[in-house]
Amino acid sequence: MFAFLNKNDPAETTTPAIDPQRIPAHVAIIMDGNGRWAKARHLPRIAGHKEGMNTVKKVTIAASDLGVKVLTLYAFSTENWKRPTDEVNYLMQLPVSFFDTFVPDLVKNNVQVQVMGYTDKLPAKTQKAVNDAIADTKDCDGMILNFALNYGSRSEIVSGIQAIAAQVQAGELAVTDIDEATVDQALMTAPLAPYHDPDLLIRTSGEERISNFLLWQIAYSELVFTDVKWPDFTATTLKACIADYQSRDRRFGGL
Ligand SMILES: Cc1cc(N2CCCCCC2)n2ncc(-c3ccc(F)cc3)c2n1
Repeated sequence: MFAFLNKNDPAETTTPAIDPQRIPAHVAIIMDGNGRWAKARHLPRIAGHKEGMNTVKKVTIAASDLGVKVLTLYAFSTENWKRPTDEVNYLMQLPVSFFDTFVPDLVKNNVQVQVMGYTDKLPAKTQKAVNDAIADTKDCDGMILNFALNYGSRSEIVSGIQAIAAQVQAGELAVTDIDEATVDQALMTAPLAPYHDPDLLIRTSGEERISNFLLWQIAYSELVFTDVKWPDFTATTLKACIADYQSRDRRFGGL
């Protein structure tokens, strides 16, 4: 169920063979290791975040070219507000920088931007950049680039339960009619249907935790952990993760 790709793995030093007919429709990535990447180079943490944003651009195009239908990237969690103020301020301007430089490339590659999270709590400039990019790419019908921004899975689930309870209270839904599809439709990933659940979840930098990310949605996801730090993650690393995914025998709970 779990796999750990390390930098000594031959698969990561050569371009792995992958079956273009079995590309995971939805790939989600916990982009970890940016601070450690910077520390190893005696650079400030924000240098790791800046390089990490460049990796977002490269991996977005690589995933689109491979035929991935949805790429979900965990950019900022509800817990990240606890970081030092200067780091949070820097992180909050990254979506602005990203779109200032990358929207033409997104449109050229027919990539549609979506964002999930409590975006109303973000600084006004960040919200504007996000809303402008969503508007600028709304007619793109290729890969969906879905950023999780000020997102937390447990909060998402609580918000979904509140919405379902409100429907029952309003007489719009019977308790006995609540099923898994009801929950799917109440979560922030609903707009990604029919690809709301990740087929493959990747976490970089050697950590083997889920960290409050897509807890409901990853029920049957394949999990791949690589010790490659996000700033060092490349199209070849992505292909190695997908090759590992393709080597699995997914049973969805069956025999
Ligand atoms: C907060 C944050 C941090 C952030 N990092 C770079 C990637 C590594 C993880 C942490 C730092 N990146 N990279 C891209 C975005 C982004 C988010 C939303 C959006 F609509 C467009 C771009 C981003 N946002």
